[in-house]
Amino acid sequence: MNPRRRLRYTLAAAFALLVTALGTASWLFVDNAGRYIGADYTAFASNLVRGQHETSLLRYQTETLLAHPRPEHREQLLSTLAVIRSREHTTRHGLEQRELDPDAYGPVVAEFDDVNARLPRLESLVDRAVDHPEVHEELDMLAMEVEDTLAFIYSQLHQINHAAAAEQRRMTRWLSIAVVTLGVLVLAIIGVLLWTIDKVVGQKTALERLTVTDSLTGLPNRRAMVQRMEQTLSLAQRNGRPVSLALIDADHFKTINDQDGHPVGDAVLRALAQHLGQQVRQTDLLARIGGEEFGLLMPETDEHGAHELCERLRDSVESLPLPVIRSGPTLTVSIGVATGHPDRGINFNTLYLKADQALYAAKHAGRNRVVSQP
Ligand SMILES: Nc1nc2c(ncn2[C@@H]2O[C@H](COP(=O)(O)OP(=O)(O)OP(=O)(O)O)[C@@H](O)[C@H]2O)c(=O)[nH]1
Repeated sequence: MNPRRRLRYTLAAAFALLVTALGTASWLFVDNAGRYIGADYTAFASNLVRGQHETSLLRYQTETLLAHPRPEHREQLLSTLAVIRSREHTTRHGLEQRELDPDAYGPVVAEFDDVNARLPRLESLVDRAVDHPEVHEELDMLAMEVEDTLAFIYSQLHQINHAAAAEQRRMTRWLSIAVVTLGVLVLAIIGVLLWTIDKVVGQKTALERLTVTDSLTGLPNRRAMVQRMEQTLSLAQRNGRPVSLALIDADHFKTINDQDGHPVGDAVLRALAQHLGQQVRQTDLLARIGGEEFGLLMPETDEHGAHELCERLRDSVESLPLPVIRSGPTLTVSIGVATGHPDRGINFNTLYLKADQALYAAKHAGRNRVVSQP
């Protein structure tokens, strides 16, 4: 897999992971936020309902005690009064905890002070009600006043609690929308960033490719061949196998340019590059190293093998149909070959120099031939 594709897959995987993580987090938030806040207000509402129930109990147990002034009825009523006291405490605490607006509930809660002021007298009347029927009328009146006040308090608090819960739900909805929008924004930004990184890396890779590619023929250029040569030579040193280098030069190319024009010369170079590329092995490296000169690097190839391959190339170029050339019957190439052996020490400069000398010899001997240097 090429590095760009690997990076692209890595970025795509990271992006998918981010999308999943943010999506899950947003979903969990939206799902839970409303539920938790709702549960808080529900708990307080149930406290208020219990307060209302105790208020009704106060009326009922007062009537029972007045109708049947027995000790067990007195005890029941006294215990309800104790619960009413503690409920008042719990309710005040609940209001403070939920940070409700004191302006809204303050006047209502002030009524609790009124109830508190009356409770000691009410308890004392209840205490005496079994043995002293003369207190019944006062007890009845006072219990009714306390009950009315408590009923008013709890009904008002219910309304305040309900309004606050509705407000809280509205806020939660907005908050959820804000979080989801933020998540989408973050994802969009990350997406754009990843896309930009991918583009930049793509351009960098294309640029790197350009620096090692010949623009006319699309073959690797001289720089690419030098890089590959170094790797090939060190590999040859390690595995003890020979390596050959051929320099392939078009004959009388100037004539083609002069007679048919530069564009035709370009077309011939492209056709020659394509043809040579089709003839060489996968493991060989064919590069355009100069104007009308090509280099062929042949790893693990001795003199004999290299000469044979180059002879085949020369022969095939001679019979290559090139209808674009009007200046001469055919295009031919001269080839200089040099082979390096690890036991004799291989070095790029000497190998190149030998191949160049062989090419010179081929040209000198009349062109359209292969000359090898051991
Ligand atoms: N069309 C075209 N011509 C090129 C290119 N690069 C180099 N040339 C030409 O190739 C020709 C090379 O000429 P010479 O070095 O005299 O070599 P030659 O004419 O092939 O002669 P021998 O190599 O001695 O057989 C010159 O005319 C260059 O202008 C190119 O990219 N396109």
